[in-house]
Amino acid sequence: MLRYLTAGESHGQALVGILEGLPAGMPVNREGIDEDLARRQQGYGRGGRMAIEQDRIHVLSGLRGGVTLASPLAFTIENRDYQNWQQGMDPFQGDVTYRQVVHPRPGHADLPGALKYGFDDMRPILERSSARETAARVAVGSITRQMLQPFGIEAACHVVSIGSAAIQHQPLTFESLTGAENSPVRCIDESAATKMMAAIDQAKAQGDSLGGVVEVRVKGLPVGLGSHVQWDRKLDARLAYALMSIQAVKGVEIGDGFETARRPGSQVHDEIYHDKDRGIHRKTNHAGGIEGGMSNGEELVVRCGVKPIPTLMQPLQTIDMRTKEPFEAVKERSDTCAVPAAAVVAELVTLFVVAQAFLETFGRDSFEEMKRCWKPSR
Ligand SMILES: Cc1cc2nc3c(=O)[nH]c(=O)nc-3n(C[C@H](O)[C@H](O)[C@H](O)COP(=O)(O)O)c2cc1C
Ligand SMILES: C=C(O[C@@H]1CC(C(=O)O)=C[C@@H](OP(=O)(O)O)[C@H]1O)C(=O)O
Repeated sequence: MLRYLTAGESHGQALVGILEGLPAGMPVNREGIDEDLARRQQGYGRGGRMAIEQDRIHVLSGLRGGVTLASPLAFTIENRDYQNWQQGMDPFQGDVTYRQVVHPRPGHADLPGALKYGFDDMRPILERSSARETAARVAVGSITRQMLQPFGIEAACHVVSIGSAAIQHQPLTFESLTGAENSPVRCIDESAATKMMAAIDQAKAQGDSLGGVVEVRVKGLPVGLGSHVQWDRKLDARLAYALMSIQAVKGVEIGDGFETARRPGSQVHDEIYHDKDRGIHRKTNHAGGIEGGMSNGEELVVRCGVKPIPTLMQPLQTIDMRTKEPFEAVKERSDTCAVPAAAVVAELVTLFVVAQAFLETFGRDSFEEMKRCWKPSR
């Protein structure tokens, strides 16, 4: 089984990941992983932290000469900001009274975390709940991207909306997303991108924050990833679980998602055709590539609703955890909008789930054998 764990505090020494279950003999290219790490760091609306970090993977085990050994692949990603935080974050010498947080931010993990774990100071909660952790998940997903590439499976992402600024509704395909890579907000529609950036500027000037909707598309999926036979094997359910675990994601849709509930069946279900050139195919893809918890051979389309950043420079009302008196929520250095970064995270999290399901159906102990035995049922 392909699985991973991450560790690491946002301002600790490093993020840590252990990825286990890759086939033996699979080439892994460091530059490819670093490219995905850099993509996650980009995006209009980020705060000062991204100017400090330069995320790079440092592999500790599981590879020799750039090839997997089938053993767990362990890695770190350095937190350069640790240099500025060592006084408070050193594992043994750290001063636990350093930069205490006693005014919980509505919308962050601060308050429930503090009550659950019995802290008055919410610094330990903030450190681990921070989306800094998503860098490790991007590294994991990027390695799985390299596993899936030889089988013709590719993923891309883009930003559909930020606040009320949205792309014009149009039928999209994997190919139409290429322009997103060069956009500061990862948006394929230039006029919408301009409006998104203006909305971010306005939110920033008002001490506010913005969320949005991101979309991931995966092409080249074989039929039959996931299964209808058990609840926890359904590909759509597994994607929803994984994507919902991304910090600030509050909704996940597959295909037309919530919109299908408003339309009659004749406008929702994708009719089935066959011809010699294309084999079995559809002319529409409202289902987003999954029926009955299984990939159906069409493009996978998933969308995530990302809520606005909880840290506001014009803070919301809260309490002081020690006195319970009313107070303004803590103002930490923060992003104004992290939707473009969340799109990249969603892309790589999606690829991990796809890779897990792919190995269940097409996996072998060695990568060479996997490629030899690969026979997609289309
Ligand atoms: C890429 C990314 C960057 C984020 N940056 C911030 C930030 O700078 N400040 C902040 O308060 N929240 C930020 N968040 C959101 C919080 O991490 C998130 O809201 C918090 O962990 C609570 O979890 P929940 O929103 O899933 O309930 C970010 C989220 C993502 C995906
Ligand atoms: C560090 C990252 O995102 C961080 C996520 C985050 C949060 O509360 O989630 C808060 C901010 O951290 P800081 O207070 O250090 O500026 C973001 O910068 C990152 O994405 O790599």
